[in-house]
Amino acid sequence: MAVPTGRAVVFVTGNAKKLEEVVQILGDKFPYKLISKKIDLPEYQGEPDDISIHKCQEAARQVDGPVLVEDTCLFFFMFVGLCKLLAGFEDKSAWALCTFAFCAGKDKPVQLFRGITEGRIVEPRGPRDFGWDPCFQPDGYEKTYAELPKAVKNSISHRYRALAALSEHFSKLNNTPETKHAKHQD
Ligand SMILES: O=c1[nH]c(=O)c2ncn([C@@H]3O[C@H](COP(=O)(O)OP(=O)(O)OP(=O)(O)O)[C@@H](O)[C@H]3O)c2[nH]1
Ligand SMILES: [Mg+2]
Repeated sequence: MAVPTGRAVVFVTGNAKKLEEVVQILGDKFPYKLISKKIDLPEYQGEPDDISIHKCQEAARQVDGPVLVEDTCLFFFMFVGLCKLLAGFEDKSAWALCTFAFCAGKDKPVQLFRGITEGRIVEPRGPRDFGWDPCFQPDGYEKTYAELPKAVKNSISHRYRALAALSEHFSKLNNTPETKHAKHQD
């Protein structure tokens, strides 16, 4: 599903920190102009894919054009029993799932792009300005998301991985013979 050449995609979010990271991660890798719009979309309940699809359809309805939304969930593996947790077993495996949803316009289908980063839940360390970042320590690192330099978080995060899938998809579309042909006609 291509976005017509030269058109903009509206990233709808009410979360300034998300937007900051998306802009840093994407840089000029995304082949379409990304415009942000602050709309507090309803917090849908359910499975992550369903939440993202609903959110994206509502955004497309409100914006009435191509939109991108993102939904992030933090999951815990509760392998250890409650007693053990209480006894001080602090290691808690977890993973962060980020889903970007794209919709070309009202009543059009929604496409999903997912990214997962595994880690564990730790006592909060580092700046407290973004949700659970101080409590999430990605596997292979001794620092939490909050303690890591932004450039490092943005090269391993759930959001980075989902955006890599999204960028790859749109770059491929942008390089199909049809799209190239369309561009020459611009
Ligand atoms: O420490 C964090 N590191 C992250 O990388 C991250 N990404 C999201 N969140 C938090 O997860 C909750 C549900 O997220 P969410 O997807 O519904 O977002 P939101 O409601 O804030 O914005 P949006 O839905 O308007 O885009 C919100 O409390 C977000 O602050 C994060 N916390
Ligand atoms: Mg939300």
